[in-house]
Amino acid sequence: MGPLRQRRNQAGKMTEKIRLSDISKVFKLSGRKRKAALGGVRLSVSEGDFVVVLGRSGCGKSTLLNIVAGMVPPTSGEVAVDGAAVEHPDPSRILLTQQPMLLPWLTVLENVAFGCKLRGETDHLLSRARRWLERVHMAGHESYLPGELSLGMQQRVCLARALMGHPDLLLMDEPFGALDTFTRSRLHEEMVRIRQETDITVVFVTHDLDEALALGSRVVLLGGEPGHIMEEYALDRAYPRDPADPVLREMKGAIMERFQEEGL
Ligand SMILES: Nc1ncnc2c1ncn2[C@@H]1O[C@H](COP(=O)(O)OP(=O)(O)OP(=O)(O)O)[C@@H](O)[C@H]1O
Repeated sequence: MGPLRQRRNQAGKMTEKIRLSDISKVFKLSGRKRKAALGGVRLSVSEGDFVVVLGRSGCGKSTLLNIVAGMVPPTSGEVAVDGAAVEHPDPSRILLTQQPMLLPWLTVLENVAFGCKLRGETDHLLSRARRWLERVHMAGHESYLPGELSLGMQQRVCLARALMGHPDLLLMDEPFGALDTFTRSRLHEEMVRIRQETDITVVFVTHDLDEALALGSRVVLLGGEPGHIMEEYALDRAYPRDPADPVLREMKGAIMERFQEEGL
């Protein structure tokens, strides 16, 4: 597999894509109750990184992604993408949520082509959409309506639509949770390939340690109350990754131990 395509500036340093500075998020609940979901989150993500945020259910992973996407404002702290403060959603930052969101009256092919059509990027529109459907292993379903597909299939159509727009930042919230093991592992391979062919930066949320080790160039553990970054691991291993690789096995053991220490 080819080299990682992280961009460097003239001084040879990685270009920073995302900076989270002391992010906290407190939700107001019913009555006078409050829920502190995140506290003191600091993270710097380089361009071309594939950062996996790993943590137990409810530790604040989705909240963190929503903040980076500009869907939810932090209670305090700052989030910047490409050096500019994030204040609202932007088409250059695509958020893929756990719940696939497709237009129910359009076919699969039309859904994939929809964003590019709206932006007037109509050259070879349908053949490009077909190609992306092939890459997410959905060829043959072009004329289906979303309601005729399983959740996992709808999720793959959402991924094709996202990639068709060539986003430079992809925020993925447990996107492959509804998929069977075989489809999931094929999509892992495809994600790795896409990342190597482009300069895309990915922040990928999961609670599956094996998925984190298969995909991440960095694994970030989120935990505690309120949620904060407890540990970061650099994962400089070639793709495709072999789960029997002694380095990965050692890291898996270390991460599990860290989770147990913290009672996560
Ligand atoms: N809109 C909201 N209003 C109130 N509380 C919320 C809201 N969104 C999230 N929370 C709370 O914030 C905490 C973190 O939620 P979040 O969805 O970010 O966790 P998560 O790690 O993504 O969980 P999961 O893995 O189960 O999806 C939870 O305790 C949740 O109940």
